[in-house]
Amino acid sequence: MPSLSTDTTHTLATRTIQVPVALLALVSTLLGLLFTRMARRRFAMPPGPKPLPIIGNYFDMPTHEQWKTYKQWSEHYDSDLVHVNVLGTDVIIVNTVTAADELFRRRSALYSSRPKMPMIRDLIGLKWHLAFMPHQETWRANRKIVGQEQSPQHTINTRPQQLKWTRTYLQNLMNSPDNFFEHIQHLASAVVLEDVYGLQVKPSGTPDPFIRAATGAVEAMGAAGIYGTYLVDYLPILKYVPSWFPGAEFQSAAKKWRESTDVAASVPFKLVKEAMAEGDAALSITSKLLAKLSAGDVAGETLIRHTGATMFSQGSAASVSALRTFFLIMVLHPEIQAKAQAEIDSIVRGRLPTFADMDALPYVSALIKEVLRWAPIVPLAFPRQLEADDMYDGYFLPAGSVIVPNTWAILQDPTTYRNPTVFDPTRFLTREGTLDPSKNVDPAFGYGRRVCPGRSAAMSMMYISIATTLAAFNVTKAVDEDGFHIKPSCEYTAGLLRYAKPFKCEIELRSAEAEMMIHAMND
Ligand code: HEM
Repeated sequence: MPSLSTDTTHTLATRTIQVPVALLALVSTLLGLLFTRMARRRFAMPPGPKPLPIIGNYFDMPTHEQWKTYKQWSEHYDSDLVHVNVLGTDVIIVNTVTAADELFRRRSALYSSRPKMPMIRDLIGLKWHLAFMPHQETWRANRKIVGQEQSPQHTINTRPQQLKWTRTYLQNLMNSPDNFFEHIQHLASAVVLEDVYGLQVKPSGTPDPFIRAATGAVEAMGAAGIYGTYLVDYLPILKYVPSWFPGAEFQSAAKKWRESTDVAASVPFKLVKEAMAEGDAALSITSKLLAKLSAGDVAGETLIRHTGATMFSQGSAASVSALRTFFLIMVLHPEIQAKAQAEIDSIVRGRLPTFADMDALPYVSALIKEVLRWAPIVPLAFPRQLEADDMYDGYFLPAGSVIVPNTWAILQDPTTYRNPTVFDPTRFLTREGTLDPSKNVDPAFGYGRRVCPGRSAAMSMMYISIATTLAAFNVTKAVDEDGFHIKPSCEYTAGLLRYAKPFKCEIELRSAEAEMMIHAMND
């Protein structure tokens, strides 16, 4: 009789072990399903519009400014959480700060993952972006690097770069004020491209391949980042449908965006590597991290490439939205602009504000917080996926549910923010005019383990650009050919990241001295 080789013995033994393991897995899966069914029957899910058979609430789902409908549902059902089921996927919307704090912070082990989202991850190719990674080892490794490289200390270390690019931005505003949207984008991308890769953007108004790639990646995130915008999120099988198939236009859209995301993920990184090989790479986050790698560490290189692309694309995005809103508010509320300028003029004379003045300008800081509250850049924070069955306030929340944080509803809650639709920086101040430590705008940056790691860099850039703009310029309504003032439409783009749509305004130097102060900045 042929003897069994060690390998075969091992295989047989493994199989013998695997049979009970498989049975155990099957039984526990069935028990899990049974429990879920029983729990669904025993405990109600959070309230929400009545679903139809099979398609569930597909036709109830809003497609524009979803956050407003979700808030109305939350008020209508008098519930922090609202539940809908779309084509078999449970979606739970979190509408209050109490629920957000409980679920995302206290129960962060269960609520920190992301749903699969095949449109954004597989078709557009943003798998490398930290924000769309599930709560697993790869996310931890990426998050550690981004957290380290965007720390408050790193932000302080890079202040000279922020000042340098702010001066360029102010000069751009002076030279071609009508192109202020371009100058804002140029500022955000220039700072982050130099910080992450040591590369320089082209002058504002000149086509720049890096800005184009970063804005393309951000556009893709904006368009596909809200869960369920594309049907393929609910029915992942659709990702295999070819682009010529009727109704599969999403494939062509994804292909177009993929070009930008691929460039953002690879080209600047490649340039740094080439420059390092030639010995003339500028100091940057990427060159510093690559220099520490041992030769042949492919996984380490991928990690550096992905985190760099995440910081570059994300860093080029959000503060742009905040700055657009800032200009819009200055046009709409001259009295708020005058108050902020009066504060700056009382503290800073004969020069523009610097980082050292920040604590002495509480009204300016409050104004920035109010910009983030009044027009949240991410009104529905990036979606989460619940990792195990859970209960909240007597409601059953099944594992696998997509959890949507409604930040807009939270920042518009009148119990936290009185008269929430009114733009009022003083809500963040004490009676004495100092910043009130009990009032914050933290939800604007997300929640728990997935909270925005770039918030210190973002706050720093917003402060220096807004304080210096206010010190040097007056922003007023544009005037049409007949001499009438033009009121901006106050329209915003739809999507995960929200931007004020283009509008006209007058941006003029406050005095001849302001021009000299811009040229003298950080000399
Ligand atoms: C005003 C500016 C900014 C705002 C309002 C903002 C807001 C947010 C929000 C709401 C999230 C989702 C958090 C969640 O899932 O709970 C987020 C995630 C993220 N932000 Fe920001 N952000 C800003 C600037 C930046 C900057 C400058 C960077 C540069 C590195 C950055 C990098 C990221 C990353 C990498 C994530 C994903 C984190 C993760 O999933 O673990 N953000 N941000």
